[in-house]
Amino acid sequence: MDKLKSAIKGLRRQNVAGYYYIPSRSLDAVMTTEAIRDAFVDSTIPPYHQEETLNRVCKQGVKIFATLLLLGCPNHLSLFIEADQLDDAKLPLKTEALFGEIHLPKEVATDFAEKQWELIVPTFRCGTLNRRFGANIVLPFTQDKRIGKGAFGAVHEVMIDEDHQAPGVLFPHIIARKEFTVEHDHRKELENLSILNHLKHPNIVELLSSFVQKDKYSLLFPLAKDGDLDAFLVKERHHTQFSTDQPLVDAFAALCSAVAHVHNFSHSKLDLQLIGLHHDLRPRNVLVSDGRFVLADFGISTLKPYPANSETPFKNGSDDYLAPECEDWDDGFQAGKVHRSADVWSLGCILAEVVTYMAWGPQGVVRFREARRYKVRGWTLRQFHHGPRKSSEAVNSWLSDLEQQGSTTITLLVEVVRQILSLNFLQRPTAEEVTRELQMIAIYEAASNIDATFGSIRNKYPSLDMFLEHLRFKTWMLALGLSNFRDEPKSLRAFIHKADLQYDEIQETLTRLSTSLGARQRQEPDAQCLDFSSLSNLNDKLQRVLTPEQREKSRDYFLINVTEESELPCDEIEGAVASGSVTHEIRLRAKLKYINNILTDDRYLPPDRSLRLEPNAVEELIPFGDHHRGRLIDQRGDSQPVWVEWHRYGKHEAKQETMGLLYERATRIAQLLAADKPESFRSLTCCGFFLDAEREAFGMVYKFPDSTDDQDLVRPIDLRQRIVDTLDKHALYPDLDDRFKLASTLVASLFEFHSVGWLHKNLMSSNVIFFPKTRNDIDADTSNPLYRSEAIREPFLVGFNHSRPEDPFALTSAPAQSDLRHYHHPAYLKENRGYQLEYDYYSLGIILLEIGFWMPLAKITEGWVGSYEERRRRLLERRVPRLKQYMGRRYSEAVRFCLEGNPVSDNGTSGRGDQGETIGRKELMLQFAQCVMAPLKVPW
Ligand SMILES: Nc1ncnc2c1ncn2[C@@H]1O[C@H](COP(=O)(O)OP(=O)(O)OP(=O)(O)O)[C@@H](O)[C@H]1O
Repeated sequence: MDKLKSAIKGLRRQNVAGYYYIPSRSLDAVMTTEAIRDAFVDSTIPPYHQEETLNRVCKQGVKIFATLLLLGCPNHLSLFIEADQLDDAKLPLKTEALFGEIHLPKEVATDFAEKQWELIVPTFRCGTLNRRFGANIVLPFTQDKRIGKGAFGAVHEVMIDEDHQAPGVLFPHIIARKEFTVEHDHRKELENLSILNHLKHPNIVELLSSFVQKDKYSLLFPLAKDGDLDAFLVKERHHTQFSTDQPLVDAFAALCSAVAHVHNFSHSKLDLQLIGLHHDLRPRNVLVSDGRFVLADFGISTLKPYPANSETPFKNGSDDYLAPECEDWDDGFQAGKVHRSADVWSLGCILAEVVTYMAWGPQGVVRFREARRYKVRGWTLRQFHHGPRKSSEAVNSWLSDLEQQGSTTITLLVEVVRQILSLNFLQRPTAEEVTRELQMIAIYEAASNIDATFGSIRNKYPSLDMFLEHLRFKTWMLALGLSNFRDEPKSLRAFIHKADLQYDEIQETLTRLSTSLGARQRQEPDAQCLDFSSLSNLNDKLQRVLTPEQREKSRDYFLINVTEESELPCDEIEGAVASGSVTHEIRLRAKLKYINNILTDDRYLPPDRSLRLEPNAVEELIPFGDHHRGRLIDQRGDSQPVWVEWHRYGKHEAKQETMGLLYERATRIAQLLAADKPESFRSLTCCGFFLDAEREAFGMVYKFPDSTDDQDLVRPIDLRQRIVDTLDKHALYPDLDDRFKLASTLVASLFEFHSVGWLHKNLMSSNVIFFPKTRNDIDADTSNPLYRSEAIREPFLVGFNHSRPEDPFALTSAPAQSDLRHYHHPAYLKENRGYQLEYDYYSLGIILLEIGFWMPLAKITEGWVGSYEERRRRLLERRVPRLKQYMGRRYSEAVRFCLEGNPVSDNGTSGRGDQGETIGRKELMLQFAQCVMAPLKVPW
């Protein structure tokens, strides 16, 4: 018995006010069933009652028994049992009851009544229901120090005894206790917080508990470790958790989101919609904790039922952050009516100070506050306006200085501040709009930093994997509109406004990406080849937040750029395929670009001799426009249908050496044409070439598509023919869906070729061919096959011209007929400069016109005379607008894009910038993707 008594005695502690108490968890640890059973051994409880008594004590009488033990009279336990009062829940018991009902001796009853307080110390659990504690209740606070003082009372940092905790309850040990002396103030803030607690918003201070003791009214909150924003703004930045801009902007955006939630409180479970106003936004009421800004002090906030007007009479005293409409300076500081926009004004002021801090640190904030000093009617004020009708020149010029400071992020933030600080409250953005703006800026800041880190790692350790992951990240930035966010924030804004829920996901992924890259940056060179899967997974995650259109855009941009590192040897690309970081499709493109570069640079490419065919390898040559079809006979005598294109070399000396050079050139072209290509390239695969000395040409031999190996189906047809033959037969026009599909396939195909550095140089409708796929494709009623067929959905581009200007060994496949010159851009025909993207776009535009009107070009321009340039202008002025009636506006605009380009120099630049300025090749391709490819890319 004595052993247990002294063990309990050893648990006694004094709280901060000097009162003794026994922490509940420590008591539970000592008062085990075994310890109590042992204690019963030398008690007066008869052995046959001990087990039953033990059960009763353990269940509901531990505190009563512990009190009796401390008083040295444990045998009185039987009196509690007899009186049916062995129940800790009934504590505290009055002396009269202990003496009168339980029949404790008078002295013991008095001692019990005093001692019991040590054991009935309240535990805290989270909840907003207020508790009233009696004056004798001992609170388990081991420390209570004042850390702040406000208009309504003081705030204390309080430590709760860690050993005094209800089982299974998590309640912080260190908390902030806001103490009110006026009951009404306590009740008002408790009421507001009880509602707001339902939001569980990480940036709205959480009310942990509320209690009253004597005349002190307390609210308990999690302690903000880093104090409030006012204190934060005087700290040197490197001493804070916000040493870089991105987390600071992010934290401020989250704070704005908290304000927005207060402004539009909505809770479906409570079936409650309220309009809230904080009324007292200033740095002192924003807490800083764990890298977050937390909105606090809802003492004078109002929450009104929706759809009430938020208009409320202004009710606070003077403060720097008050909106101009709060008080009329010219009318004796008469209180005005305020709306939610008054909170937004205050947010703007705080943001201006935070941006100042970002740019110039705590000294900047002090200077800013000084610069705002202004005397009015004997008062010195530092507000951000000079009354309801006058803005502050000091603030305006301060903001301009901040903008001059340079960083894009700061300029963007100042723009937001300017929008907010509008004297007319109706013109201010809502808290939600401000949140979105800041979220965009936070994403911009994070993404720009990541982009720069990628760049610096790649500079130090160039690798294909790193290049690809960097490129994927850039494509994501571009698709979201982050790349030109500063000049053109519209697309990102639209996205962010829609993607409310995704912001957190994006930021989290960016943070992980940044951490992952940071770790990589610190690694030794040998470790750079580490697994790329984490980078790749994070990039995948980012791609997933894009809308389908953005994903398309991102893919287009990727294709334009993926072959940028064309100097990487093929084996490295193969290696990357094996490691899974490059898809088969990308490898094909990279390889094509690689070969193409070699071809154009005249560098050595090991010749693939297997591509040289015997001159008599192809039989039964049947003309097909400029080309032929025929049959390729293999060594076993088997034959397959083939397509033959002629690359003329013109008159050369019949010298061995010259022929050798021509052969080499032909081999290279054949190698390029023989390389595997993704399906979307829509080109035939070359299987070799042969010399036809009579024609002074090499015949490039292409396999027919796999699906057309049926002997009777080998007759293809070209688009021009297809149009001409059905010109007056409306019933034989292809379905409109199929024409759209044809157009979009051609556009995508050209884009693919350009992305690997190829130019077609010879686009015209006679170089677009179709193959019948099934027997049904051949209409029995007409001699023309394919007319009822859907084969036009699957066109192939033929007739590529690989010649190079002024090359003595060039092999030309340019069209001979003069009417075909109309497919070429007038500038090309006039100046005969190096071929470039715009020229291919122009030719494509003509084909799209033909498809749209279902007329050959000659018919579309029938009777026209004049220069090529005049014809082009007329097409743009007269035909392109008419196209809308046939194919719709989007199609017509796509054609306009193709026809209106004007190349400005030989190196592929074009004057397509906003103000007609020059843009580079990649930018041009991107514009093509957006203006031509995307509008036609519909699942026709
Ligand atoms: N949870 C907390 N953690 C740390 N410090 C706090 C916390 N809550 C308040 N403080 C500090 O106490 C100060 C006063 O708190 P609060 O603003 O809630 O009181 P108030 O009496 O309503 O003041 P006022 O209305 O004058 O702003 C704050 O500025 C802050 O420095």
